[in-house]
Parts: sequence; C-alpha cells; structure tokens
Amino acid sequence: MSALPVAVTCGEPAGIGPEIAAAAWAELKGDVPMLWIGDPRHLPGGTPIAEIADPAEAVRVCDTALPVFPHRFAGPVTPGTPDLSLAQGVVDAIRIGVDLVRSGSASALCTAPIHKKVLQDGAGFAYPGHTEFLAHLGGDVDVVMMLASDQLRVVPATIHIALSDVPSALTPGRLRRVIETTATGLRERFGIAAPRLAVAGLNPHAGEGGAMGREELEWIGPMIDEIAQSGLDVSGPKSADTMFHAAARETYDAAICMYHDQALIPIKTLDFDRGVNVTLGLPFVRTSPDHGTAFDIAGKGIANPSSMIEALRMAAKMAAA
Ligand SMILES: NC(=O)C1=CN([C@@H]2O[C@H](COP(=O)(O)OP(=O)(O)OC[C@H]3O[C@@H](n4cnc5c(N)ncnc54)[C@H](O)[C@@H]3O)[C@@H](O)[C@H]2O)C=CC1
Ligand SMILES: NCC(=O)COP(=O)(O)O
Repeated sequence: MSALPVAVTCGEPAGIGPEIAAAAWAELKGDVPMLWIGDPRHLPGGTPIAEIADPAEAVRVCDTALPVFPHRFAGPVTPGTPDLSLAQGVVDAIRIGVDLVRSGSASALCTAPIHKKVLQDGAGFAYPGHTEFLAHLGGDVDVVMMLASDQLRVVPATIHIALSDVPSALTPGRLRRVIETTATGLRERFGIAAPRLAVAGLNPHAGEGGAMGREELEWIGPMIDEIAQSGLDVSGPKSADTMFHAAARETYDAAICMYHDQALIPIKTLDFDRGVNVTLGLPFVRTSPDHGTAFDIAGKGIANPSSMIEALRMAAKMAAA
C-alpha cells in the first residue's frame, strides 16, 4: 500500500458524492489509502469515520474507518436539496485537496461531482467545472479533460461551452495543444509509449469534402497531416458517427473530439458505470467519476459507486507510476 493517501474532495454535499465516497472506501480500504475532505455531518449515518488532523494518519486508520480531514461547512445538508450557503465550502474543499497534493501530503486528487450552477449561484464560482479551476490552481496550465474506461478514451477539444460557441472556440492553436497534451498524458500517465490518436471531424461526415462544412478541408485536415509528419501517430479527421464502433476503437488509444457531447456520449453509453474523468496536463494527478451529482437519487442508498471506485484506483495507480 502507498504511504500517501489519495485526497478525495466531498463535492456537492447534497448530491451522491458523500455516499459514493463512503462506499468506495468500504470497497478499497485495504488497497487504496485515502482521506475524505469534507464535513462529517454530510456522510451517510453509520459510516465509520476517523477524523484526522494530519494527512499522514490516513494510511494508519484507513483499514478500519474512512479518514476524514475535517472541513466544516456552514451547516448540515438535505440530500437532493442543494443549499447555496454551502457552495463556498465545496470550492474550498477543492483548494484544500490541491494544497495537500501539491505539498506532498497526498498522492493524488480524486474529486466527487460538483454542481456547476449551484457553485456559480452560491459562491460566484467563475469556472465552468473542476477541469478549468484545476488548470488555474495548477499554475494556469493547458489541460485536457479525458474520459477513460477499459473500452475507450475520449478527449473533447472544447469542454463546457454552448454548442453555438464551439466553432469559434475551436481554433488551430487550441486543437494542436489538445492533441499534444493528450499524447504527452498518454505517455506519462497511461504508460503508452507511442500513442495513437484519432481526431473526429467537426461536421457530419467530417465535412463530406466541403459539402457539409469546410473546417476539415481548410485547417483541421492540414493540421493533422502536419502533426503526423512530425512523428506523432495521429489520423483524421474522421466521421464521428463511425469512429466509435468496436473495430474502430481498436485502431486508436484516444479519440480527440470537437465538443463535449461528441466525446462523452459514446463513453457514457459504453461504460457509464466505470468511466473515469482524468485531467491531463496538470502538475499532479486528478481523477473523478464520470457522472454528476445525481440529486434525484441522493441519500436513497442506491447510487452506484463503481465509477468512483475506478477513479480512486486510477488515481492511485497513476500516482504510483
Ligand atoms: N465531475 C463532476 O463534477 C461532474 C459534475 N456534473 C454535474 O452534475 C450535475 C448533474 O448532472 P446530470 O447531467 O444530471 O448528470 P448526473 O450524472 O448527475 O445524472 C444523470 C442520471 O444518471 C444517474 N446517475 C448518475 N450517477 C449515478 C450513479 N453513480 N449511480 C446511479 N445512477 C447515477 C442519475 O440518477 C441521473 O438519473 C450538473 O451540474 C453537472 O454539471 C456532471 C458530470 C461530472
Ligand atoms: N461532463 C463532464 C463534467 O462535467 C466534468 O467536469 P469537471 O468538473 O471534471 O470539469
């Protein structure tokens, strides 16, 4: 077992974050040391916990109780009913987690889901998600959001923006950085020495030779050719509708997609229970489950912790590597 725990943030306390963290601890306690950053009042009743003042205590107590690095919120919570007065505590927990990892007290960060609108309304949170906030906390670095499972890895080149904003946000500079950051991340975090990348087109049928959009002809295709000539195994632009079937998935290690849903629909359809969100490009390891806060089932004891378990396993494995 590693000497350092994975720091797990509470996420939105009215969502399923606390209960899947508790369930993941019960599953992984002998294998993946962790500490949970949050308010103990927000955990399901009956969860065995050990409050720790020093992250170093986590490994010692993790076998018998969920180590809790206490972070008091303004009050208790009702599952399924977000309370805007608790929003700042959610943001602060992420900062604490990053500090623990960057100071060497934790091996990696695993974040439970946040509710973006609740944080925006309750705490004036200026970021569309963890990914962008962590890029800032990591030193305003270029990051990519990857969703990964045993069956598929996808990267949306544009993330949390309106579909109508995608064409203007998808600049050659942005796409090149995403391709390069993904290749580096596959080498450094996944141990794939010569990563193979497939790039989706923006338009139906990758533009159909200009009949359904011209971005592929004008710059996406030429850029991919140029990057390929520099030695990276990158191909495309490919028709997004035909690049995710089983045989096609065998031909690449990650699919670079043009926008959020083009990337996330295939992986959540294939592997909703076991997909992991990993941020590449950060100076530390960060993973998260692929799902959100699930207010509709919070507190009912039916949330599936599998994605959280996979996220913790992946964080520990990447940190160890
Ligand atoms: N890493 C993060 O912080 C993420 C946060 N979100 C946020 O979560 C909020 C809610 O998003 P939604 O689109 O409603 O997606 P969601 O993933 O919260 O829920 C979609 C559906 O899947 C179900 N579901 C989700 N996780 C489940 C689990 N572990 N076990 C059983 N059923 C589960 C829910 O009950 C719901 O019916 C939004 O604010 C979104 O931005 C979404 C994805 C990731
Ligand atoms: N749809 C994925 C998602 O919302 C995850 O966002 P992030 O909070 O990890 O940036």
